Amino acid sequence: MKTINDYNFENKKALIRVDFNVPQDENLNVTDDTRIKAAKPTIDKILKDGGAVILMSHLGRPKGEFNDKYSLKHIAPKVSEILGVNVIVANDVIGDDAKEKVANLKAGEVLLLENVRFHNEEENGDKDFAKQLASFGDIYVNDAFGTAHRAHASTAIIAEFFPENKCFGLLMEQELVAINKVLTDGEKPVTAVLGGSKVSSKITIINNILPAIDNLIIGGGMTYTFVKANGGKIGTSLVEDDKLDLAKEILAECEKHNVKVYLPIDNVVADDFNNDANSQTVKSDEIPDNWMGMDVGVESSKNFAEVIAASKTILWNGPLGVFEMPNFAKGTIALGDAIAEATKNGAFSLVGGGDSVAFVKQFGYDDKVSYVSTGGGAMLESLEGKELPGVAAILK
Ligand SMILES: Nc1ncnc2c1ncn2[C@@H]1O[C@H](COP(=O)(O)OP(=O)(O)O)[C@@H](O)[C@H]1O
Ligand SMILES: O=C(OP(=O)(O)O)[C@H](O)COP(=O)(O)O
Repeated sequence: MKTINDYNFENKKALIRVDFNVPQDENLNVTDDTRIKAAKPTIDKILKDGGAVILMSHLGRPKGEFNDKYSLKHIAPKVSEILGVNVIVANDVIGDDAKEKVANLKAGEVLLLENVRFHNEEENGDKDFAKQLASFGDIYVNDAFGTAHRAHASTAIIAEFFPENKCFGLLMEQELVAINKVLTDGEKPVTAVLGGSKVSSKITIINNILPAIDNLIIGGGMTYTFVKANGGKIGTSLVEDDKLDLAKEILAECEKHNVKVYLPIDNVVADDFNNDANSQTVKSDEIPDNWMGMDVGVESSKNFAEVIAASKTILWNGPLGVFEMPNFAKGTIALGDAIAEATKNGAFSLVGGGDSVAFVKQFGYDDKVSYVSTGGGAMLESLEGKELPGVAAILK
C-alpha cells in the first residue's frame, strides 16, 4: 500500500482529495470538524517536507452547478484554524482563478479549490475534467475515505493520470488498517455487534463478516425478525415478514461457521413509539400484543458485556435500541460502556456506520474506542466486502 510516507514532497505540488463534507449550522459554520482534523496529518507531512498542497473536496450535493450554500469558502476559516496555515481559497474548480492560484502556489502554502460537485463532470467521472484537475499537481493523494465508495472524477478517475505518482493519505491508510484488523488479521475472539433498524440493510454485512468472526451480537430493530423466525411473540415490534426465512438462513450459516449468536433475552417494550410511552421489560419472545420492542433489557446487556469483555477485537455497527429517545438509550449506552472497558483492557474496537458514529460522538465514547470511522457509506460498503473505487484506483 503506497502512502505519502513513500514520497518526499520537497518542491512538489500535492493534489489531495479530502472529504470536507462536514455538517454546518444555519449560518454555514462547521458543527463537526472531525473530517478536517482527520486530514491534518497528511497535509502537515507534505508541508513539512517542503511541498505545496492543493485540496479538492465536495460539500453536500449541489447537483452540478454553483450554489453559494455549498461553497467551500464557508469551510475555509475552520481549515485554516485547524492547520495553523492561512488557506488560500480559489473561486472556481478548474477555471482561471484556480489556474492562476495553482501557478503561483509556493512551498508551504495550502490552496483549497471550490466544490468539485459544482461541475456535473465530477459525479459523472468525466475524464477531461479529471485530466484538467490532474494538471494542477505532481503527485495525487487520496485521503477522502468518506467518499471512497464513489467512482467520481476526483476520487477515482483522476488516478489514471498519475500512473507512478499516486498514493494514499494517512487517514485513508488508518481506515483501511482498521477494517483489516477486523476482517482479516483481528486477534481472536472477534465479536461483531450489529444493531440498527432492519435486517435487510445488514444482510450483506453479516454474510461478508461471518468467516472472520467468532461471536455475533444482534440488537436493535432487527432483533424481532430473528425472534419471530424462531417462533417468538413480538407484539407490534419492527419486523420484516418477508425476511423470516432469511433470518433462519443467517442463523444456520452462523452455525456452519461456528459463530456464536447472541440475541437479546429481554427487551424494554413500549405501548407507543414515543419517549414518554408506558414501558416495561419482558422476555424477548414474549412481547405482549400492542407492545413494541424499543431497547434491549438489563439481562441482555449483562450477557453482551460478558461476551465483549472476553473479546480481543470488536466491530460495532448499529445502535441496540431507539437511542434518540433517552428512555430507550440504556442498552446502547451499556454496550458503549462494555466496549470502552474492553478497549481499556487491550481489545481493538472499531465503530462504523452513520448512526453508530453519531451515537458514540453524542455520548462521548469516541475517545474510548480504538477507532471511529470517518466514513458512513464507505465503511458499510467495506464491511459488505465491496471494492471501493477510491481505493482500487490507487492500488491499480
Ligand atoms: N427496536 C427498534 N425499533 C425501531 N427502530 C430501532 C430499534 N432499535 C434501533 N432502531 C433505530 O435504528 C436506527 C439506526 O439504524 P441503522 O441506520 O441501520 O444504523 P447505522 O446507521 O449505524 O448503520 C436508529 O435510528 C434507531 O432508532
Ligand atoms: O458524507 C458522506 O457520506 P456518509 O454520510 O455516508 O458518510 C460522503 O462525503 C459522501 O457523500 P455522498 O453520499 O453525497 O456521495
